[in-house]
Amino acid sequence: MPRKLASIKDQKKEKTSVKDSFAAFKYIPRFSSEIWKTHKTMYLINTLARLINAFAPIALLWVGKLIIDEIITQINASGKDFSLLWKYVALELSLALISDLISRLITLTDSLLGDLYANKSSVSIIKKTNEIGIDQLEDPDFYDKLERARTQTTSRVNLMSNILSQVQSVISMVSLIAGLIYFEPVLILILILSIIPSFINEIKFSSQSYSLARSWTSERRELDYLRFVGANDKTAKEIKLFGLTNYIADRFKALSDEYYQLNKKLAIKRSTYGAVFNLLGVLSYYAAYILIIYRVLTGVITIGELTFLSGSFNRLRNNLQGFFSRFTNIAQSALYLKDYFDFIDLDVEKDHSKEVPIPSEITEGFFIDNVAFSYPGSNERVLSGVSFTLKSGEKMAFVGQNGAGKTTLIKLILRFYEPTSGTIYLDGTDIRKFNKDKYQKMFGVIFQDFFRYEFTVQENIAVGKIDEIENMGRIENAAELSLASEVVKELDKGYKQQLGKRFNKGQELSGGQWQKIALARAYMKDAAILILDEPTSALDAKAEFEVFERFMGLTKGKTSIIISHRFSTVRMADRILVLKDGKILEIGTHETLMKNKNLYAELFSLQAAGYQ
Ligand SMILES: Nc1ncnc2c1ncn2[C@@H]1O[C@H](COP(=O)(O)OP(=O)(O)OP(=O)(O)O)[C@@H](O)[C@H]1O
Repeated sequence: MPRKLASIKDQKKEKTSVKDSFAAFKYIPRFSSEIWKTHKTMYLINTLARLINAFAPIALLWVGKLIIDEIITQINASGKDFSLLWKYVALELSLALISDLISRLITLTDSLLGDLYANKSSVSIIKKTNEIGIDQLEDPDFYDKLERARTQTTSRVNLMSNILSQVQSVISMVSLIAGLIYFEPVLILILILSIIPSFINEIKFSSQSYSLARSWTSERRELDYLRFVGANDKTAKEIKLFGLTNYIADRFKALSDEYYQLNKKLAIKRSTYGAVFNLLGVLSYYAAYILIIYRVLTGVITIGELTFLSGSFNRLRNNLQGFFSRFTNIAQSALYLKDYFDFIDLDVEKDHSKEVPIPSEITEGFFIDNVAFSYPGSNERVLSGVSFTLKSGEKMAFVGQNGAGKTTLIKLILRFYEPTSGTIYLDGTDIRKFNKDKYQKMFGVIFQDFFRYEFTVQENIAVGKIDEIENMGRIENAAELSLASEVVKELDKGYKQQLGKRFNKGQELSGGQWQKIALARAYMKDAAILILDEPTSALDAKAEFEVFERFMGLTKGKTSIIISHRFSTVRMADRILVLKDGKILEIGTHETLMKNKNLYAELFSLQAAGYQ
């Protein structure tokens, strides 16, 4: 039986009430103003067209009434004159044609505005995601918010056209109601009585279905993830070899079935109640119809007026039904809108440290003073009592077993996280006092889990300094230093070669080739401090040696940190810091550490023996 994620299943399910649906309406003005800003002319055309078309139903019905009354007059007249009748017919035809054209204009502007708005909101989401700190990005609650903001783009586009249609429908209805009131006010009462129960029903169920969808955000993310793991080129090798297909499929099925069952229950209840209330609507129409027929038979109204009234009543009923169902749709989408604005308004950690300017040149270097660190939401000390200096121009290597805390220490130096206690100084200034963006710009960093952008080689290298994307000289130079130039030589389209298999004509690279490309990013920037976190793990021995030779030459006089498990590389560093369980075990030159005969000497000898 597939296992479920305990953390997800244990989460409390939030309930969303009808009150929440109504409260979410307050986001609509902001939403409308965003659409207005997306394309003002198109928005104006759309609104104007809807305004005109709002009067089409009553106008058509009225001309219809005139035609029928005129036919009856002419049937009974002794001297026939059809000229007025044909004028009415021509008028109705023109109205129908114009209204059809305007409807098309509405649909067109709806879809164009919708596309523009969807693009704009996707860009806002991308930008917002990047304003958010790394610590928040690793938080599952954040991912839930992101998921809801991201996946509801279509719903927001529908919401836009629903809101505009709603305004149009209200105007139409007012005009139809005016007609009904003029001839037969009691019809309005029948109409309202028949439609209210189904409206309440819709509101109730739509907030329940939103509530269900919302409370299942984490599970839907899990489903998405399982779908990804089960069906993509990156995992295919392992899935096949380990025979994981059934495991993944069963796990997906178990979770999706659970959601299906809950949803099914709700959908059945919703449509059963809906059917009953709709019956009420049909019965009310016939009650109204009988009343109108009775009025004709008693000579109170004409046959033309009968068609006008029954047509108006029917239209109004449909319009009201549309109005109410759009209303519930809007209420539901407004809740998603709330998610979107909640995400866009997420508090971004404010940087109050703009006062101290970044040093133009590093003179003293870093001083890490008694730093301890636990990841947010965890009590486990990943680092404790870490104190050392990294002098300006020094090349230091961090060494230690898996999980010792090497990458974490780098994340603290880069200010992705703040130490739980202790301070990091650069040239005597607490690094928290620098503007974070400017501070981070001083570093050229390649992480072990660097990203393989399925872009061209040129773009993949230029991401190290994207402003220089057109500077081929700089890109080629960076590629030369990282040995990526050797990879480029083999590619049909050189620097213009699309990488990865996702897109047409893409070329996949080997792990080491990707690493050479990624390494070039570090050289794109003339960074004051270079950090390479296991940058050569996938390189062959010869390539690694060459890469480091170049690195040492290039970074002469530059402050740099290298993390590596290969001691042939590590020994080239000026000093080596050995971490064990988050603490500094030893620090010094290769020679000193070898003399210490501690962990470094042991690991070095172990590796050296392996090569003998
Ligand atoms: N984002 C995170 N949230 C919580 N714990 C984390 C996170 N990243 C790492 N850890 C934990 O912190 C500890 C140190 O991890 P770190 O990545 O710094 O080790 P490392 O020395 O770089 O290891 P390796 O040689 O395997 O790359 C590990 O126990 C790991 O489980």
